[in-house]
Amino acid sequence: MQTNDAQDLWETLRKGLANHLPERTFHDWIEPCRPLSFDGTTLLIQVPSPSARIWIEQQLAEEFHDVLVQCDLASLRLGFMVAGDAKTAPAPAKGRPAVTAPAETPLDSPFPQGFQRYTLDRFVVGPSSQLAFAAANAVVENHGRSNSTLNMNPLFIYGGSGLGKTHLMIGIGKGILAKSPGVKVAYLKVDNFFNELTIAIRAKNTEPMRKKYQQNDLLLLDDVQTLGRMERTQEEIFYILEYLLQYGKQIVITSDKPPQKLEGLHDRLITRCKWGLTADIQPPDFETRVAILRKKLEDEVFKDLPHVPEDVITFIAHKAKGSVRDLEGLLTRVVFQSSFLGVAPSLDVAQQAFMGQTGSEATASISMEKICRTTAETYGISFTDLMKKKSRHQSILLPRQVAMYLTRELTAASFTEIGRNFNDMHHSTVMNAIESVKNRMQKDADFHKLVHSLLNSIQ
Ligand SMILES: Nc1ncnc2c1ncn2[C@@H]1O[C@H](COP(=O)(O)OP(=O)(O)OP(=O)(O)O)[C@@H](O)[C@H]1O
Repeated sequence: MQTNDAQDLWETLRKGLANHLPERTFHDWIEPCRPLSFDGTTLLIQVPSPSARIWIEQQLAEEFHDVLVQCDLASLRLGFMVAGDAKTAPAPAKGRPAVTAPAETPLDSPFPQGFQRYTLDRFVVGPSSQLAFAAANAVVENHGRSNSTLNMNPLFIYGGSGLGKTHLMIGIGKGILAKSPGVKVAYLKVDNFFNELTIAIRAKNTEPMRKKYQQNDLLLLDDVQTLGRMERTQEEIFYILEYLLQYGKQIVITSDKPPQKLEGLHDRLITRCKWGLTADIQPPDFETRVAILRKKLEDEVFKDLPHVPEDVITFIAHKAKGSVRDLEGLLTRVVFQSSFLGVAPSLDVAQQAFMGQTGSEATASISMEKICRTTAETYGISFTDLMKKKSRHQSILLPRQVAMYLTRELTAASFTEIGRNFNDMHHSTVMNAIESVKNRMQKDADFHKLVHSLLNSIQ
């Protein structure tokens, strides 16, 4: 294919990422990337260094996926190549592959390509995830059997953010597809469904979309907690679930809360969610965290990097006690930092990564609360009004928009997470708020100065 294709695709992706990522993340990681080639399937992107490749592949996979879906490029595969290797590649050399191999994901795979590692055999099971893991395996095992005694439809998995719900869900999909390759599977994130539906509603044509999802044998519905305020989306999802359940098709749902605690959901939808089996996942204990880190280090991207010693693994497992995403994030930072500094991973490097001596780590430790309190103080309003008051008055609206912008700049929080923090605001409202701050900053020098001084004072 022509270089132009690669450039056009990259331009589309770049624009999407610019809207989706915090400005600083975009500037640090995306700006230095260059499109290399497009072979009709894979867009090959050059990254400036091995450490950048680690970061992009490990920390930004979900963001790339969301943008691909939003840009209607869900089937596009991405490969990342380190700058110096460009003369000898694209064919991966023996030993360390210079290009991310998307080979594990077949072209017509229903799963996002960033989720290659999400298989049941790569899920490390501990006491806190035993039930959910057993249920996931049982769903795979019993799929297609008519004589199953236990009703596991839908399987509803809930638990805090980053604890492995999506991993298990995709693992179920892959397990069922491995057993019965002809099965039709759809993976659906509620936010993406909302966007797709909005376009369909604008075109006054929602029927094809409903049909598209009703024809599946397995529906994986991710993050239903965001459904609360989406009246029309709820309605569409209800009809799809109802139809699939009626025809005995398997549904797997994930959420950060159990069905009965899902706010804003219609009773009939809650009832459907509770119909089958509900299983929770809690944060892993220390031994499981160590096992997860060891498993993670088996990933392709870590294979030819210097060995991470046992004391470093133990250190990370002690420090990152909450979500597995944070645990993996700290490991990535340690490996990234070692690679960046050209030294082997050690306790010193781990300590540095943890203490936040790099820009990205320092920002990660800033809490949303601190950002919001400082913003409220600067604007002379109360913290509670900033967070909760349902007011469209400029005196509340503007500081709130600024706080959202700062949160996006200074933390790794997604639009959805930011919205949750502000009285469960919808992610599209958050996106608009941030956009409006950016626009105003461009036009109004004083406002630009104020936001920047806030940014500096919080860091
Ligand atoms: N028990 C586990 N074993 C191995 N990897 C895990 C485990 N739990 C989580 N992970 C990894 O942690 C990361 C986050 O997991 P995942 O995206 O599934 O979380 P989640 O619960 O769906 O989060 P969210 O609610 O924010 O969407 C993934 O890289 C996943 O592979």
